[in-house]
Amino acid sequence: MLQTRELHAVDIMIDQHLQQLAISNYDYAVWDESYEFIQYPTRAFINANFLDDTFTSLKIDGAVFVGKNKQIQWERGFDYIEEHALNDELLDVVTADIINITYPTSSQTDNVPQKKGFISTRYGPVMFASTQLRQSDRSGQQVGMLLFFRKIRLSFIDQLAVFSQLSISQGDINSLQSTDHLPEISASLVDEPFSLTRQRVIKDINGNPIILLNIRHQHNDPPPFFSHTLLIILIVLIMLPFILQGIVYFQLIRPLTRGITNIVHMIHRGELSPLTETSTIVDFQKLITSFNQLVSIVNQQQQALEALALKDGLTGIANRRAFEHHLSLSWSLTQRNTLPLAIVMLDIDFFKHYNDNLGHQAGDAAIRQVAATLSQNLGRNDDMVARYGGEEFAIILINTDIPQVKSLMNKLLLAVRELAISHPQSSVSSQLTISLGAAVTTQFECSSVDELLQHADQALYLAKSAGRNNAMLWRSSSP
Ligand SMILES: Nc1nc2c(ncn2[C@@H]2O[C@H](COP(=O)(O)OP(=O)(O)OP(=O)(O)O)[C@@H](O)[C@H]2O)c(=O)[nH]1
Repeated sequence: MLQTRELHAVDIMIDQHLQQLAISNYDYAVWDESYEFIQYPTRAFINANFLDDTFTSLKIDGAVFVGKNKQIQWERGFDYIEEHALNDELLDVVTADIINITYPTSSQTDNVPQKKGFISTRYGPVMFASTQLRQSDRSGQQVGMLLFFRKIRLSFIDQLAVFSQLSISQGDINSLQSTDHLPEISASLVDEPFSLTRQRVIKDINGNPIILLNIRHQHNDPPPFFSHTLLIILIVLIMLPFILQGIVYFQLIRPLTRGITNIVHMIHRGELSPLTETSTIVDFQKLITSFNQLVSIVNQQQQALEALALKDGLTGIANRRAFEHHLSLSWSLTQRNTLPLAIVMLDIDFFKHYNDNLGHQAGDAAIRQVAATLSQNLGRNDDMVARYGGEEFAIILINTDIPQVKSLMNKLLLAVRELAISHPQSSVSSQLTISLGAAVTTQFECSSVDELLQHADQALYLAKSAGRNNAMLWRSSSP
């Protein structure tokens, strides 16, 4: 970009030189006195208008009036820098070369033919401007032309360098091969590789290179690749805070906020569950994993505690708390589905005597044996036996009708007897026995579960009263 501008500056400077020469040339060519001079030459006109100072002020090295048929009417060469007359022979050569190319052919009256540019002469490259002679009002026939030329000097090259701030030197145009197609000053840099040095040519009016310029750029114009990279770096630098903010938000703050919200919900619900958040931040992921492991441990412990809280410590079967919970659920279930619900209460006979006689530890062992026997003799998954308290047990039976309850009670009576636990102090048997009382209800016999329980207790009382080692069933009409 910068290099393009620098080359453009060189181009503008060359054009300015040409333009300035062309304007001077036009002023002198389209002028009544010049028009008259070509037809009626006088010494006075030359003496008045083409003095040494004229060459200096116009910055020209030669002025030539060319008449019809390309005949030189008057000419003068004067090196306006070194301020001496040009060799006439040399002047003729230069002039002849230029005239051949620049003599105007058009005779239009509305437009004054003019040519300007560079031309290669046997003397060397020169800058020229030629204008058809006309009257001041631009009228008149074709009577000839006025030619100005200026030598291409080192100072011209220097001016280009100063104006464009480039280092420019003139190369040897003769060193160029015919195959070298060096571009002109203004040629685009787009297809050229980046370089600080390049060669450019100034072409003559026929399009042939006549001045070779070796150009060295002063500014280290970065190659496009670097510009893109710089641009990307700048964009990244601008975006970096947003990117970091996004990473921190999505990887840390959002999972953290959600995690905290979930933990608060867990606290409100009173139960722990694993966090589902994940994070690519290793430490934060470790924290989540550790928390989930903690949740798993706490949940397992809680389940164990809950199980313990519902179990009887001596026998391992359900305790009274579990019994009451299960009874409540069973009541709801059977009421909703109009199913029979039965409670069997049972008690070891004369257990005080057993303890007193055989000791408390033997009593514990007997209770454990009875509990195990009861559990083993309950057939269904829904059935439940619990230690109701002391040497008393309770059984819940869902969807079990009266004959089935009776059958089960007899089975349990027999099973405990078959344990053959010696009970010397029992007045009903030499072995440990139990008494059972049951109550069975469907939808209407009992208004509440407490009432059903009470009836089962009454039935047990009746069994005890009837001598023990037997089973009684409460009925809605007659117990
Ligand atoms: N070894 C032991 N004895 C217990 C346990 N729980 C209660 N007992 C005893 O069981 C006995 C119950 O006595 P009672 O309520 O008078 O009843 P019982 O002697 O069995 O007489 P009936 O029930 O009328 O046949 C008490 O002596 C309690 O100490 C226990 O966990 N282990």
